[in-house]
Amino acid sequence: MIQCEGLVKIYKTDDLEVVALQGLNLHVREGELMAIIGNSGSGKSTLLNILGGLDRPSAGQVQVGPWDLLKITEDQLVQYKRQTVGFIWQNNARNLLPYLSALENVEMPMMLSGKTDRAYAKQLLEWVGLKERMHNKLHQLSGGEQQRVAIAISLSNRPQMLLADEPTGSVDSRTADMIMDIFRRLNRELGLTIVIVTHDLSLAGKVDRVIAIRDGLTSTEFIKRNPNLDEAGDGFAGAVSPQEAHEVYVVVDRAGRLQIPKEYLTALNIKDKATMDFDGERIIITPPKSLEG
Ligand SMILES: Nc1ncnc2c1ncn2[C@@H]1O[C@H](COP(=O)(O)OP(=O)(O)OP(=O)(O)O)[C@@H](O)[C@H]1O
Repeated sequence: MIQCEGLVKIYKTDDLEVVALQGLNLHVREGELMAIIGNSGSGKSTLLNILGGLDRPSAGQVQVGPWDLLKITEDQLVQYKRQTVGFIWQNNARNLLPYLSALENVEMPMMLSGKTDRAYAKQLLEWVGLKERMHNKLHQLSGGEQQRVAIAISLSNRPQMLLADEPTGSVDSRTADMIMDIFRRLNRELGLTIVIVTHDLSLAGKVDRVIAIRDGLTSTEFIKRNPNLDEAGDGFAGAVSPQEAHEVYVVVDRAGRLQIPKEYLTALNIKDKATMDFDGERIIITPPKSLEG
């Protein structure tokens, strides 16, 4: 569904260039439920905005389904945003209209693309557990309920892929669990591809695969040890870290490059050079012998 190769994003301001993504590789299969984690400033939102067609990449390759997001025209981009992706933000005020009811909010994007389908709008609100509240105005709903309306809205044009930027960032843990359950159901029952960006490690423990981004590059990958164990009550749905729930891999790109965690480098006092040895089974990285104290 998503193929990024050597993706680069440079933000240029008057006298400054910020390289937010520096040759990032990412592959997401159709129907996958996965998360991207990383510290503040690592490039997560930049990546999601590019995948959502809200921002243009500077270089590299990025393909989503049949769309090449580097070559896509402005007209095609409008179509892409309407038909292929659904977007959920932490701050859902961006896509909610407070003076309309939940149902009218879900119908709004349908109206804009000329295909209002009230029955489907109601079904979406039922899926997110708001059947009884669909005629309430937005201001009569709690923050968590509004976030669930935002999920229904993101699905109103039947996208193939859902992109969620810190979807549980401003709700309590009970609502966060509910939102993750909704995502899992949508993923399983509709086969929707879902990419969640978060810095919340416990949330990352509830998806099949987690990719860690560091300094604009994919650095580590966590793959769930047993994909069937994803229901509440089995230990995975609790506050487990991705390290406990997943196998951890370091990402090696096509050119053989990998990122070494900063704490390892600090512990060994490795700065800009290291020695690498191969003993037939393992690759061993040590500080350069001539520089050792
Ligand atoms: N519009 C912009 N203009 C200039 N620099 C930007 C712009 N947007 C992001 N950046 C810079 O790009 C880098 C990556 O930012 P990004 O928002 O993608 O990180 P993030 O991982 O999503 O962080 P957070 O978790 O805090 O949202 C940061 O150094 C940021 O300052």
